[in-house]
Amino acid sequence: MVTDLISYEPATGAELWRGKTGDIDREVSAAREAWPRWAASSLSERLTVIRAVASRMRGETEKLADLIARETGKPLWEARAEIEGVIERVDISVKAYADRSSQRRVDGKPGVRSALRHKPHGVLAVITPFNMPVLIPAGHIIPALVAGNAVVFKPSEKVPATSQFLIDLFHKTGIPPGVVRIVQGNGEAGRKLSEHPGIDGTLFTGSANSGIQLHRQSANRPDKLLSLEMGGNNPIIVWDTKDIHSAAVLIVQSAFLSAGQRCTAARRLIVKDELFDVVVSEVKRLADRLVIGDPHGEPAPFMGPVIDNDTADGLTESFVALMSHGGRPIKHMARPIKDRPFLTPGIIDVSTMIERPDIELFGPLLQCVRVPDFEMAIDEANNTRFGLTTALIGGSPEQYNQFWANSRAGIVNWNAATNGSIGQAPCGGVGLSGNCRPGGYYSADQVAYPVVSSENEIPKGMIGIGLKADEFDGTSLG
Ligand SMILES: NC(=O)C1=CN([C@@H]2O[C@H](COP(=O)(O)OP(=O)(O)OC[C@H]3O[C@@H](n4cnc5c(N)ncnc54)[C@H](O)[C@@H]3O)[C@@H](O)[C@H]2O)C=CC1
Ligand SMILES: O=C(O)CCC(=O)N[C@@H](CCC(=O)O)C(=O)O
Repeated sequence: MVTDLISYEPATGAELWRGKTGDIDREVSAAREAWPRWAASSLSERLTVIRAVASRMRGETEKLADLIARETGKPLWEARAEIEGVIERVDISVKAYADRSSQRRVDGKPGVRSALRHKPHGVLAVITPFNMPVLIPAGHIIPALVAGNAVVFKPSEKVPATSQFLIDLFHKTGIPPGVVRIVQGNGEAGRKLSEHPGIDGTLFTGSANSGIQLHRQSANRPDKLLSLEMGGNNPIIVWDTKDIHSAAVLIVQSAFLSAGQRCTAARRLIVKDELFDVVVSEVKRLADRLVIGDPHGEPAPFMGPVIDNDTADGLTESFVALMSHGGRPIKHMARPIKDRPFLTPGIIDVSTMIERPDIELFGPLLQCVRVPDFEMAIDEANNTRFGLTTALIGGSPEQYNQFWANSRAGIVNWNAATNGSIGQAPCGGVGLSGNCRPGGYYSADQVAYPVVSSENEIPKGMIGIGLKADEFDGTSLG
């Protein structure tokens, strides 16, 4: 059923976009019709139009950055950085395809010639979250197109304007309209799209809750690709270090960049007992100074609002719930503007809480835990069902080796923030963070499947299995 969809600017509450939800059957059949021709086109033909996406996007950076900032509330500088990430993603996807999916000869037994090639899956659903409304969709769509798939894109219902802009831009660069379709709608639309018989697989990024639902929904279709990139409850450990200020800068960046709305954001700060007070008070001092404001404001804010009022309400309620279960507030999470979803970062000491909830609180909320020894720090870091990213600040090279070996996460950093992953590398996690189908550079692996072919110009079989030699022109056994 087609209904209205509206998006509002979080910073001002103004209506930004109004349109209709999509017709899934119509969009899937358009993609199915366009796919065979796209798949049969040469790689260089496909790359010509895909590369044009990068140059067109560069030309439209300011317009698009303004739209992203309005629709998500993230500062303009961050919106521009996200667009730069998309532009880079084109070259990265081309290289990744060449490295991981190119055609090559497989040397087998003497006299046997085999070739390894990769085929696109067909028509893929791409279902994405609100927080990076161009980079995350492009991170799925571009590799999928390079490999020869068609795509039906179901963006987050919270960012329809930016998503429509992105798809219009793809079409303007010469990607055939049928090859990339968009269906606006909510989670139910995502469900219907992924279950549609005309869809060969789903590339999903979003919360663990939605990922689990998708997994259940697809239980009777093991033949369909399901790539899940989900959230995290990411730890950051501070161990022996003399540079408390630099440690605190990394913690603030990890926890509060994008108002904490990154899958890779640090949610749990784990600190050696003796350093706890000094580290936490420096983190608080820096957090007190962060500029929080309108995404277009001057001076540029460090962070804008969270995505909407319901999200802000949920986060302040979670802060209160942590307090009522024994958490000791270090910096209260506040709503400086009534009725708008700006939040000041919340910091809370949860060391004495008996049961700490292992959930992703997707906003600027940092929970701190003090621990007596390094083994307990690692145990505490791993004390989660998620496993996306983790970082150690300080410690010796031996301790980093131990941390690396014993950490259960897809991104393990030393003296670096938990966020800001590198596009040239895989980005993904284990546990409830993903089903080991990472994005980033490894997206190439999700969008094509390997096909091996033994190829001879004349029929070649085996002899010596009861057949006379003159009946077969083939290699002999052994
Ligand atoms: N691992 C990663 O690389 C990343 C993960 N995320 C995660 O995304 C979340 C934040 O984004 P949100 O938009 O709030 O996520 P969300 O899970 O609410 O929505 C994501 C997408 O899934 C759709 N959806 C919801 N239920 C569905 C269902 N049953 N079947 C099919 N589609 C469904 C939504 O409409 C939306 O398009 C956080 O949990 C964050 O950690 C965000 C960015 C990157
Ligand atoms: O590879 C991608 O598609 C995204 C890479 C990226 O920028 N990751 C971000 C977090 C993504 C998020 O939370 O949405 C990062 O590492 O900070």
